Order: sequence, then structure tokens, then C-alpha cells
Amino acid sequence: MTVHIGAKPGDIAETVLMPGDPLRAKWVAETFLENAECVNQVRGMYGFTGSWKGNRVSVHGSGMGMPSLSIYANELIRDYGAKTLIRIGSCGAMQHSVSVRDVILAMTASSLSTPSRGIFREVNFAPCADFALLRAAADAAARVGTKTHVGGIYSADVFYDERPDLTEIMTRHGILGVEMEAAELYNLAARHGVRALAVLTVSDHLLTHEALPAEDRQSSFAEMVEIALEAAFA
Ligand SMILES: O=P(O)(O)O[C@H]1O[C@H](CO)[C@@H](O)[C@H]1O
Ligand SMILES: O=c1cc[nH]c(=O)[nH]1
Repeated sequence: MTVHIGAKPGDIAETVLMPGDPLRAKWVAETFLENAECVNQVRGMYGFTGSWKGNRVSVHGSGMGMPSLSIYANELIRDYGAKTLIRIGSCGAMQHSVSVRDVILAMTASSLSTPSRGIFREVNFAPCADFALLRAAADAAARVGTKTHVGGIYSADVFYDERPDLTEIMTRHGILGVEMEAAELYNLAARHGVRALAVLTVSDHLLTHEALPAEDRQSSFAEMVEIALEAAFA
């Protein structure tokens, strides 16, 4: 057990899918995994372990924002031995070429700041995905048939952003979408020598203001989960 995760040693698989929403973790466990058991519910941050096509896998919520993800990813890696962490999240589109329900594979994650800022100080470290996972996810996405984009995303610290100029700058530099966790996940993966990828479904559009309801964000992003599972065990 750790401060934030009630699982016993060995309860967590080496491969962990990490949605922000703990109820998305429950939906993934119930929908995709066989023999899924709840291994954590401290603070309502559900974690489950089961199997997918004979492979042992866990799905654990990260909460919203990099400080929250950092707590869970640190404990999953350092205390439970997680080796492959795939964020399965929602994001807002920042390009007209990207539509709601499209999938984005985050090759890089820009940010204003991350919890690792204190370590990097003056260095502008470039957080990036594990290449083998990224390539496997792109292959899986082609098989699944979902419209998928591969490129840079932006990990923001706030959902309600008072800086429209930042959206404009990101859009002008080709950033595909905005979410709130991937940059720190990639930093932690680099620090601990493990693999990470963020597979994101577009839940809303910053340019057209289209948006999906909360229920869809919780329990309808099946293609994203399939892509993440196939990539993890490719
Ligand atoms: O749907 P999840 O995975 O939580 O991801 C996105 O949704 C939350 C904001 O609504 C943030 O966590 C953001 O990164
Ligand atoms: O962090 C997020 C997630 C979805 N949509 C956004 O605009 N931001």
C-alpha cells in the first residue's frame, strides 16, 4: 500500500492504462477486461487489474491535472513496478483538421510548466512518447479505422484558460489538442526509464465550440481503449 493506492504488492500489472476519470477506469475494466478486480478505491480513485487477450493489465485513474497524475504515476512506477503507462484521455481540438471523436496520438507534449519544472529549472526538456508504443498505436489505429492524428499536444495547467492568445499560439504552431496530464507522464517515464504514451479522444473543439456530454467522455471512447491495449501488447 502507498499513501494514495490501497493495492497490495503484486496487485498492479506492469502495463497500466490511465484515464483522468476514475469512472472511465471502471467502465474500461467492466467493458474490456476479463476477471477484473478492484485493487484501489482510496479517495474514489479507482484502480482495477484483469486481463485482455491473456495479457495482465491494470487501469487506474490519474485525476485531473499534472500534480494529480504525478502522484499516481510515481507510486505506480516506484512502488508497484509499472513499466508501460498509457494515458487514455479526452482533449480539446486546436486545429480545424481535427474533429470531435477523432483520436490523437501525442508524439510530444508542450506545457507552460509541469511538476518537474523544479528539476529541469532553466532547461526546456522536450517530453515525448515512447516510439515503439507510438508506432504500435498508429498501426492499431489504422486497423481500428478511427480517424487518427499523430503530433504535438499541449498539456495545460488550467481548464478554464484566461489566455486566448496561448490557444492561438499553439494552433499556429500545429499543436493538435489540449489536455492536462501528458507532459508530466512523459517526464516521469523518461526519469524512471519506463514507456509512456497518451492516446486521446477529442471531446470538444476550441475553434468550433462543439462539445460532447460528460456521459460520453466517461463511457464511450472504445476505439481509444482498443488502440491503447493493442499498442501495449504489440
Ligand atoms: O478526460 P481526462 O482523461 O480526465 O482528460 C481531460 O479531461 C480533464 C478536464 O476535463 C483533464 O483531466 C483533461 O486532461
Ligand atoms: O483539458 C481539456 C480536456 C478537454 N478539452 C479541453 O479543452 N481541455
